Order: sequence, then C-alpha cells, then structure tokens
Amino acid sequence: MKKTLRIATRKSPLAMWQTEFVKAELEKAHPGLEVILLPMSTKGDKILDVPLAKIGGKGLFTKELEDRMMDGDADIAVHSMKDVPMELPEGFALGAILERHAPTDAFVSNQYDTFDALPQGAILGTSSLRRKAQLMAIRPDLDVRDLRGNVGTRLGKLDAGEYDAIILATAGLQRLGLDERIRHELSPEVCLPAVTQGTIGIEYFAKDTETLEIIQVLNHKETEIRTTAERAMNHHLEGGCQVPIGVFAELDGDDLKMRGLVGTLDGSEILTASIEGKAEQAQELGVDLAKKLLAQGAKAILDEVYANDAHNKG
Ligand SMILES: NCc1[nH]cc(CCC(=O)O)c1CC(=O)O
Repeated sequence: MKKTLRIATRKSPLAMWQTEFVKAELEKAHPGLEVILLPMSTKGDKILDVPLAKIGGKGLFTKELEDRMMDGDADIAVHSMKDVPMELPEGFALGAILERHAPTDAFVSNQYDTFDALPQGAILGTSSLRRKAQLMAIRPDLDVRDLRGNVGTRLGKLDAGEYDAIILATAGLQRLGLDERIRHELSPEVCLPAVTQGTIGIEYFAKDTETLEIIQVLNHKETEIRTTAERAMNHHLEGGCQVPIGVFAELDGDDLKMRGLVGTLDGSEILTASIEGKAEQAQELGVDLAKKLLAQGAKAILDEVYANDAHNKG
C-alpha cells in the first residue's frame, strides 16, 4: 500500500475543514499513512463579482483540482458533492462518499428569529437559484439579492447590514463551528435541499486501484445510495448545481423515498414530485422522478432558465 497520499483541495476555510476531516479519517483508518494537502483556488473561488449562475461552465469548483491530479501532483481530490458535476471528466471516478451531514438550508439573521418573521420587502441574501425560487414562492414580497463569497465573507456582508437575513447550508456552518449563527433550519417541505447537500466525496483516477483501496474505507453505503438517487435525478434533468432544482432522498432500511422539485426563477411556478422504491433501484428511481417532473412541464421551465444564460448548466 502507498505510504503517502496527496490531496488536492480548494483553500476556502470550509474546503480546508472538509479535507482536514478526510485526512484525519484516513490516518485513523491507516496508521502510518502520511497525508499531504495541496490547497489551491478554483475558477469558482476567483470570480466573486459575478452571480454563480452566470459564470457557468462545468466543474467550476473541481477542474483545477483534477488538473493537479492529471499532472501527477495529487492522488485524490476532496469535494462538496454538491459542487461536483453530474458527469466527471474521462478517467476520473468517485472512490468514496462520506456519511452525510445536515442536508438542510439554514436561516441566518441578526434581527429575525425565523424566516416567517421577516417583514414585507425584507432583503434576503442567497446566490442559489434553488433557494430563491422556493423562498419567493412562499414570500413573493421578499427582495432576494445575490450573495457570493465563502461562508465567512457572506456572514460579514450580513453583519455589515447589507441584508436582513441570508440562507446558507447548515452543514457548512456546523463544520466551521458557527452553529450559533443558525436561527433555524428550513425543513425540506419549505426548502428542498440541493442535490447531495451536506455530503463530502472523494475523487480519484479510476485506474488507480491502490488509491481506491485506501479511500474506500470511508465510503458510507446509505449515503452512497442517496447520492446515486439524487444525482440520477439531476443528471436526467441535465441540471448542474446552478439551477432551480431541489431533490432529497431518504433511506429507511431498504426503502428509498425521494422528492424532487423544479421552479421558475421568481418562484411563480413550482413543480414537485415524489417516488418510492427499494435501495437497489436508486439510479432508476432518480431517473423516474426526473421523468415525472418532465411530464409536468419541467423541460419548459429549465429551457427558459438555460436561455437566460447559455452557460449556467455547470
Ligand atoms: N456552493 C458552495 C457550497 N458547496 C457546499 C456547501 C455547503 C457544504 C455541503 O453542502 O456539504 C456550500 C456553501 C453553501 O451552500 O452555503
């Protein structure tokens, strides 16, 4: 077995937390293994003045890490699965899907205890089309404004008074020890999560079986099944992470239940569907759920989103 494993990672505090977490888990599982971190910036980290949905391109947060692996400088890359495109570049594969952390979105505000307590016309910060569509569907009066940057930057903008409240992934706040900023979690009924939100995944070269042997001990079977189901739905809808699509799969023993959602950008129309089946059909259930949404008219909604910007499929 290899004695050293090199990990390519983004260098934002959240990405570094996630990679340090993977490093610690690998060292626990393989005493004597040396794990080295190679932090770097990606296109998604560098372009901060443009709404994410407008930058577009596949692998906004993953390509530079894959390039380091291609160059032979890194063995694996650690990602938030939410940021991983539905199709990986030729030769790459996912070697381990870690146990999911909180999948929900969190309501964060210095003045208001709950989302429902926001006054008429309140300014809500989020750069996620999915969050915007769902929250405007309930509260069309809200003034939803774009909010980019890493978690710390976004909280700083809230504290500077630019927004009345912001929405962030619960998992990101918890990992950074910022639980006390969470006023409450939005239930999936209010805001269906993004595909695989809260899940960390490890990418490797599919032919590098020696590396796979090291990382696969971190794979969490239940999370892998939920990930398969959710990514199958998004893939069939041709959705990247920058589309108003929500999906949430839950596993109870062998029973898989999932819900999916597609919305217009202003929340004026929200399509939802659900499906149930067995864990071993995860892939098919995801595809069938996407078909249900397409049958309700999801294609027209998504075509319009894509037409607004030709590049936001990423
Ligand atoms: N797009 C950025 C991103 N990618 C993953 C997370 C959260 C952590 C996770 O989903 O595992 C975040 C931050 C956020 O949405 O607030």
